[in-house]
Amino acid sequence: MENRGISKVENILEVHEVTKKYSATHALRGVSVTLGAGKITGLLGSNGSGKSTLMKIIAGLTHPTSGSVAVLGGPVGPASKAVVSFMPDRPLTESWMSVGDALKFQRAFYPDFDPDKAQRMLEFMKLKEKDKVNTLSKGMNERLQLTMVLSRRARLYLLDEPIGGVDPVARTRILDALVEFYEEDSTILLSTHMVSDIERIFDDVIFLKEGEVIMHSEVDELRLRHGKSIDELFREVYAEC
Ligand SMILES: Nc1ncnc2c1ncn2[C@@H]1O[C@H](COP(=O)(O)OP(=O)(O)OP(=O)(O)O)[C@@H](O)[C@H]1O
Repeated sequence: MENRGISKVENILEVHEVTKKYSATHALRGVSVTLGAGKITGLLGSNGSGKSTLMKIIAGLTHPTSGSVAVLGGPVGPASKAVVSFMPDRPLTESWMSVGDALKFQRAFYPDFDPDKAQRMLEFMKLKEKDKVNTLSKGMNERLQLTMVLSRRARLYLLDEPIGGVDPVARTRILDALVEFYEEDSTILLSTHMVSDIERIFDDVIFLKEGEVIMHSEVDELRLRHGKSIDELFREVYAEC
C-alpha cells in the first residue's frame, strides 16, 4: 500500500529477497530493501553481518545466489554501474599514484566525474594534487577515497566503512564533507559499525544481523519510539554478537 501512486522508477534502489551463500556461509538471507531519492541511509551491523556483501551485489561486483536488485528500475549491469558510485572497503588507488593521478584515473573511467566538484572537495579535505598516495596517513587516504567517489554525479553512492580506522578529527572532516557535498536528488547507503559519531547524518537506518534485515526505519521515528539514540539501540541489538 505504501508505494501506491509512486512509479517504480522513483525508487533508486530495490533489493528483493537477496540471498548470498559462500560455500557453507550464508552471508545474506532474503534481504529486501527499498530506498528512495534524497536520503542518507546507514547500513548498520556488527562484523560479518553481510554489509560488504550487500554493497558488492548492488555494485555488480558479485552475484546474489538468489533474489534480484534493481537500480532506477533496471537490473544491475552497465547501465546501473554508470549511476552507482562505490567506495569499497579497500582503496581505489594504486601506491604509485599522486592525488592528481587518482582523480585523473576516476575522470577517465566515469563520464559523470565533475572536475569542479573534485577541486572543491580537495580544498575542503586539505588534499594537494601533488601529494603521493603512499605517503598519506590513513585519515587523509580515506578523505581521498571519498573525494574520488563523491566527485561523480551519481544517483546512488555506496560507501563501505568510510570512517573505519580513522581518528576523530578525520572522522569529523569526512562526515562534514558528506553533508556538504551530498546532492539532494541522490541517495547514500553507508555501512558502519561505529554508530555514535555518524548517526547525526542519517535519515534512516537498516539493521543487518547475521545476513537478515531486522529493522529499517527513519531515525527520528526510532528515537521517538524508543527514547534512545541509534547508538544505544545498536548496542542493545548487537549486545550478544
Ligand atoms: N569471498 C568470501 N568468501 C567466503 N566467505 C565470505 C566472503 N566474503 C564474505 N564472506 C563471509 O560472509 C559473511 C559476511 O561478510 P561481510 O564481509 O559481507 O560482512 P560485513 O558486515 O561487511 O563485515 P565487516 O564489518 O567485518 O566488514 C562473513 O561470515 C564473511 O566471513
